[in-house]
Amino acid sequence: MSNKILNIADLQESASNSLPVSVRDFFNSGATNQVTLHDNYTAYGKYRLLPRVLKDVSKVNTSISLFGRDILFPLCASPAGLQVLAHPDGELATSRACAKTGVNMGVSSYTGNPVEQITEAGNEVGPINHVMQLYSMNDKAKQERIVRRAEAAGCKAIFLTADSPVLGVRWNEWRSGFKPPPGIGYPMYEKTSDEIQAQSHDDGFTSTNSDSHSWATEIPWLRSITKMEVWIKGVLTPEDVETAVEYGCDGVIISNHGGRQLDETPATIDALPACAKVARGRIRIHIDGGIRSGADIFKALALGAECCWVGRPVLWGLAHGGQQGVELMFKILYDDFKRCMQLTGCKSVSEIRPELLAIVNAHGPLARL
Ligand SMILES: Cc1cc2nc3c(=O)[nH]c(=O)nc-3n(C[C@H](O)[C@H](O)[C@H](O)COP(=O)(O)O)c2cc1C
Ligand SMILES: CC(C)CC(=O)C(=O)O
Repeated sequence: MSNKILNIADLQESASNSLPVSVRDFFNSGATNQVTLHDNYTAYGKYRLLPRVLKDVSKVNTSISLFGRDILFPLCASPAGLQVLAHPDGELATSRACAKTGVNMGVSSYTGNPVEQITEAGNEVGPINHVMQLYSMNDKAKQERIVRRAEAAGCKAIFLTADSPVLGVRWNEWRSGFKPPPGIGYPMYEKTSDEIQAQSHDDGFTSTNSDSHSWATEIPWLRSITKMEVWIKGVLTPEDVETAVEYGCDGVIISNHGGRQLDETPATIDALPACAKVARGRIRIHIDGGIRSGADIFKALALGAECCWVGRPVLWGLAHGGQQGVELMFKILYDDFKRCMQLTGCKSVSEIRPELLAIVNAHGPLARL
């Protein structure tokens, strides 16, 4: 592996150069006009850091506790499907890299490897917790089998992805006729390669997953079939945070699916403050979308997130160098986050507060939060 990979943009470039164009575009693109994809990154730029100086930062504790165990720092791997397109080891490599790093992993229901093998691969390397991502499905018996397999494999939570009753408008996938190459199945959906090849990617999603889902049909049912925590992935408004509290959910992930679903939704960092405000400690708030630096993680925590997740950086790490590439991605972000804590004068994650941020004001001085 090149030693010139110093940041996530370097990793993106290396990965993008090595992937077939249709896979590169499937990974990197967003929906429609790419507005939200772009906003997710750039919205972080409106905040500035206000360091406190002359602090002893010789010993910095970057860890947080998640699912009953300390993780190295507040960043985990978002569930992203089809990781075998980035590297033959796919999700197995991601699981090993997360375990080696000391962070947790989300397993997509569109994984190319079964959840049992993914958790086992990680557990062989070190302590790790997994969560199972789930879509609402038409075939409830099959959906239940995914939940039960995930629980038996040791997953700690279900991340019910709520932003995808249908797939977003993905012109790149439609133009390229994107679908996984023959030989790849969806073992959690119990779908063979032949079945996948017989349909377009979009039709495959629509015919399997449910656009008639609701809070009332999904949440009590999930609660009745599993003891795992139930989180909602894809929340962007305080109203939906409140509903998640009413339904007794354990957490929400403020997410717009990396800009891949409804375009022109707000950047997640812009949606976060109002969501964190209504949560008031009643429900856990995590975030993903556009996080590419230690400062981004710092800003998300200062604005009320407990933990961040990254999707594409995992895929770029995999494409760059399999397990080692994902480890490199986490190392870059860990080193960057730790330095950001030191340079802002924070000895522990609990010291990361809104007072350490200011907002850029085009018409005058920086505004304090
Ligand atoms: C190629 C790809 C596949 C994805 N697959 C899933 C999926 O199967 N389920 C899901 O809930 N989210 C999926 N996501 C969304 C991620 O979980 C996450 O929300 C998003 O990637 C975060 O944004 P980021 O890529 O800017 O970090 C996928 C994202 C990408 C890029
Ligand atoms: C395999 C896909 C349906 C996964 C997904 O959710 C996405 O592409 O955003």
